[in-house]
Amino acid sequence: MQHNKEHKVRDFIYNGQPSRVVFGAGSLAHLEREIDLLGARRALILSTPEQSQQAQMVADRLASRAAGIFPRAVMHVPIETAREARELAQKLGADCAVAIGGGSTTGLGKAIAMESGLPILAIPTTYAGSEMTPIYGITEAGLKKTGRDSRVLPRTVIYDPELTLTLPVGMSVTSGMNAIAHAAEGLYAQDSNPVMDLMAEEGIRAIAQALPAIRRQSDDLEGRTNALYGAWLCGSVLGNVGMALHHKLCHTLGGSFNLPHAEVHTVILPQAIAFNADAAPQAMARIGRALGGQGGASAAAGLFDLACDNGAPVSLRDIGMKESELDRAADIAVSNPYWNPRPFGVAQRGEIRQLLQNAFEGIRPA
Ligand SMILES: NC(=O)C1=CN([C@@H]2O[C@H](COP(=O)(O)OP(=O)(O)OC[C@H]3O[C@@H](n4cnc5c(N)ncnc54)[C@H](O)[C@@H]3O)[C@@H](O)[C@H]2O)C=CC1
Ligand SMILES: O=C(O)/C=C\C(=O)CC(=O)O
Repeated sequence: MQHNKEHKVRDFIYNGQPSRVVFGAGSLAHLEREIDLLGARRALILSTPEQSQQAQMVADRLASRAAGIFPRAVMHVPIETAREARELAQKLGADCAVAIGGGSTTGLGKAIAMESGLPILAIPTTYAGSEMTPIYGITEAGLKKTGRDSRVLPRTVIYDPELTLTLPVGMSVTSGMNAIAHAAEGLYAQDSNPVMDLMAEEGIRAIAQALPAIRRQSDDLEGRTNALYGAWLCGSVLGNVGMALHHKLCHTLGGSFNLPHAEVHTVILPQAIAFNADAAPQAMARIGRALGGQGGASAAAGLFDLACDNGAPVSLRDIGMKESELDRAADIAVSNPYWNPRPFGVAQRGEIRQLLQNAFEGIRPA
């Protein structure tokens, strides 16, 4: 990193998050040791239906210490699913939960931990980053509520890139963009700090370098390792500092229009970063540097190119949004504004509507 005489350290508050990370190809081999270190004896294993084989593999590894498997995690943690899993944990006398999968499975583990205090050991297999955050989300009567609670932060995270080799390339790219979004917004967070800035820049760099390698060869272990390393860094940023317009828009589009999570992040990120560019020049410089700053492209254009060049969707039209719904999306997005480097609210509704139009059409930011 280059230092110059004008570099000033600003005031900051940094809260370390108490979780243990075990990283490396083959690190699933340490699972039993890690369960022991949690002081646990009976684990309930969680997964989606699509990953039930991986859940079974974990159960086989734990043998008598596997209390059972709950293979019914789904996106956005419906309250009914959370209740079912909590009841099963209680019935089986589980004293920890092992969540193997992406953000949906980790989210289910968090919903169990919220009520029971059960420690969660997360084994992430996407790049969403939920395993590093105290953020929970739960959906009741069609409404998703999110919040922060230190009880839901997984106590141990095993990052084993070998478990990500099966993540389809398309999902890998959009999930990687989801991770980058955490880091990009973390760089202009109101409560940012120098540690998170370093992690954010390095996280974007690691994922931006990994995605083309994964696209070329989906079982490229080095690419997979870099991507998972980036996911850890970016997820840590999400867990430590506040997010802004981009995450707000994605929450609106995912929650009210049922658009797929990682794809929405992929499409909106370049447009939200373009919207905030003039208000956050230092963050833009760091994002641009992490992306390699090729051809003098702006941070926003660089993010657009990263997605587009790796075959990901760049327009809302392509991921199921109807143009007739853009007005309502803009209304919802400005109805309850929160902090953003470029302030927005009802008065900026026209600009947010234009951002959504650009996203709908997949226009490359200047
Ligand atoms: N609380 C938090 O801090 C965060 C929460 N989330 C939440 O997580 C959810 C999205 O999580 P994602 O990880 O994007 O998707 P996901 O967990 O829903 O996974 C998508 C699909 O990919 C499959 N999959 C995952 N890993 C695989 C692998 N290695 N091989 C083959 N298939 C695999 C899953 O079984 C599932 O069918 C959303 O509900 C989002 O709101 C996302 C980021 C942070
Ligand atoms: O909505 C949630 O479950 C909580 C946070 C996120 O999903 C973060 C994100 O938008 O990736």
